[in-house]
Amino acid sequence: MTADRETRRDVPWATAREYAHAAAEPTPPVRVTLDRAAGLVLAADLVAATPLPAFDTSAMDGFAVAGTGPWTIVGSARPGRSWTGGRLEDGHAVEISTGAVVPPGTRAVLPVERATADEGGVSGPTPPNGKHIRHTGEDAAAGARLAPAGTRVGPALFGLAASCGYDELLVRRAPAVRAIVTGGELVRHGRPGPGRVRDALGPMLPSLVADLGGRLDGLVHVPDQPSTALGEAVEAAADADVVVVTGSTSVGVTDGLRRLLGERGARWIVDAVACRPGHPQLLARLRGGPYVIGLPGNPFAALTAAYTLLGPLLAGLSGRVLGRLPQAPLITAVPAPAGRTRVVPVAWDGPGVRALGGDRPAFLNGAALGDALAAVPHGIEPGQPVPLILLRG
Ligand SMILES: Nc1nc2c(c(=O)[nH]1)N[C@H]1C(S)=C(S)[C@@H](COP(=O)(O)OP(=O)(O)OC[C@H]3O[C@@H](n4cnc5c(N)ncnc54)[C@H](O)[C@@H]3O)O[C@H]1N2
Ligand code: MOO
Repeated sequence: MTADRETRRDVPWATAREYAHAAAEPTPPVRVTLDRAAGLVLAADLVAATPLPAFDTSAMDGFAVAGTGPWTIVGSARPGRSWTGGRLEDGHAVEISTGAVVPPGTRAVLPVERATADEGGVSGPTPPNGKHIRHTGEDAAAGARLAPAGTRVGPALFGLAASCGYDELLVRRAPAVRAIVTGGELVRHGRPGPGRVRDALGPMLPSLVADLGGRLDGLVHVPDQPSTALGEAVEAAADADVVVVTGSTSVGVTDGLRRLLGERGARWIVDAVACRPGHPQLLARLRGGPYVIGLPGNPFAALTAAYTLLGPLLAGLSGRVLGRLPQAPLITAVPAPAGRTRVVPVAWDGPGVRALGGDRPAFLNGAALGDALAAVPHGIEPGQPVPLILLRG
């Protein structure tokens, strides 16, 4: 065993997340059209290509007025059809719609509700200078940074990019993940027979990987025997960015993942995490090849391990920062053993979070119902804040 591996053994939970994130080399940037950018991550700052708004815009339906009232109505301005009469003179008004270009010389816009219009004229209180006008560049000047590289493209960012004229974005593609589900006892359909176990992880992985920012582009099931099968499956996934192996992370005779990584001279990044459940999880990188994540076979342990190592790794690969986790006071007692973090499903339906139970390593009940996973270090008293991994968008 290398000295390097020694230092990567039984890593504290928060440190394990940092190691996974720091080990990731971001995928190369690609330019994609807006309709293909959903969920991807900006590879460069998004800067305002035009001022926002791009022109002095009326924020109300009413009258663009110059000087003090009453005013003579000299024309109209509609979105896409501007007033062409030049500079508005004092005592003149242009009937204007929300979104139309405000004529030069306008003092303010008098909303229709405040105006009394009759044949050719309009009166009402003289509005303060600039009222109800969205001025050119008021939201952002041309060239201003709207979103930093590393931002995940979501609905608002699409709208923002389109607002200032982008048709394409420079992004990093979602890292390609290949999954290998191990276990000779697993069945994939129906109720398991005696001594058999229904595969819970295969159905869980596509949405889990997508939520964490990756793209699952293949999933195979591999039996424990012959013992060469896992190696062959890992070999076949060599072109992926990340290979996720479920099961086989422990030290039993049927658990071959650590042995396989040792034989191939993989570089250890995290060799087990000081948490419960999910202790035997691991992260290594094959020489010149993909990262390999080992998720324990117990389903809740696998889920917590995915949030511990896979999430930060995928964030790093797509150029996202590892943001600080939100925190909330834990209002129930959750004893964690010395030196270990306990990861438990919690409900967040008030000022604090409360443990839900249903959190034994093989049981997904609590996580299926929970709002978040709380990472509870040893010695936390009820009322103290704990970091949370949110399970709902
Ligand atoms: N001597 C030791 N034994 C174990 C240790 C240890 O430190 N020393 N750690 C335990 C912990 S903690 C865990 S977690 C498990 C991890 O085991 P593996 O990752 O090797 O997984 P398996 O042995 O294959 O399976 C464990 C358990 O999970 C069930 N399983 C596996 N895959 C699936 C699946 N896709 N869907 C549903 N259930 C699955 C499997 O049937 C077993 O019941 O090791 C402990 N042992
Ligand atoms: O820690 Mo294991 O991961 O208890 O289930």
